Amino acid sequence: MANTLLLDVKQVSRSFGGLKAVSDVSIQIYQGELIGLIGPNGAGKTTLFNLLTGVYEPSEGQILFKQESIGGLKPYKITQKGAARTFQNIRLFGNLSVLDNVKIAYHQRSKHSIFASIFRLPSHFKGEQEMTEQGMELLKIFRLDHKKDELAKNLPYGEQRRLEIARALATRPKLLLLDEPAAGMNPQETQELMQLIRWIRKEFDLTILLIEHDMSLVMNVCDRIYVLDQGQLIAQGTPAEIQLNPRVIEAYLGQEV
Ligand SMILES: Nc1ncnc2c1ncn2[C@@H]1O[C@H](COP(=O)(O)OP(=O)(O)OP(=O)(O)O)[C@@H](O)[C@H]1O
Repeated sequence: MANTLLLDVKQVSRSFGGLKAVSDVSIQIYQGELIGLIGPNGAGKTTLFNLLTGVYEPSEGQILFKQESIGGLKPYKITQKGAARTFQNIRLFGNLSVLDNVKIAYHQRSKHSIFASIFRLPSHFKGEQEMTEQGMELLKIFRLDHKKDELAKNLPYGEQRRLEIARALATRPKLLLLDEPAAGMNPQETQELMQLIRWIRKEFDLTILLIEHDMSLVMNVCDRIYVLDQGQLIAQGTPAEIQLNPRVIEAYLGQEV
């Protein structure tokens, strides 16, 4: 299992004006791995996520997902191909219910026809019912089922973060990209989130790439870690190797590793 290359980022760069936010970065992620992406503020982590999910097009280099080039494809195309993400700044539909937030994600990937929806054909209702059932299953996993009718914006912060992950999972990804999933959580919530991430990885047969500033989370859950600094990849290795890497320590000097 660990030998199938799922994501192959080949010498990818992205410039904004004169600034190389991501510079000649190569990353290989194998199926089933849980990989951390760390680096000081402004290192280029979110830009790399944006390149992987079609928000930006690479200026140079190639991104292969399941051996297919995805660099520059529209975000919804990349979602359909099996890569889903969460955002550093939560992006839920605040005025929709918790359940509808998840159901919308099913719509994104479902092939069930707009024609059937408009004319309210039986297949439309069957599709709706299925989405409700599957959505509730996901909400149960994330312990949000009892809040299904609440507006997303009224959930406490930690629950909004969990709902974002549930919504990403509803698109049935192979690759899940999590941008600071523990941001703003207290230590207990972070601990629970760690266990949940480990569990969904197994249960949904996921490969996960995770940006996170909480080093205890990164060091505890990740198989391997990539470190960016000023757009460049400065280190990669196991958590133990990364913690001892002089270049990483230098990049974080003055910050807690
Ligand atoms: N759309 C853009 N236009 C211009 N500059 C950008 C844009 N997006 C990112 N940058 C710049 O690229 C660099 C990398 O930013 P990025 O947000 O990817 O870093 P990061 O590692 O995610 O940082 P943080 O940990 O603070 O979120 C920064 O200098 C940022 O200002």
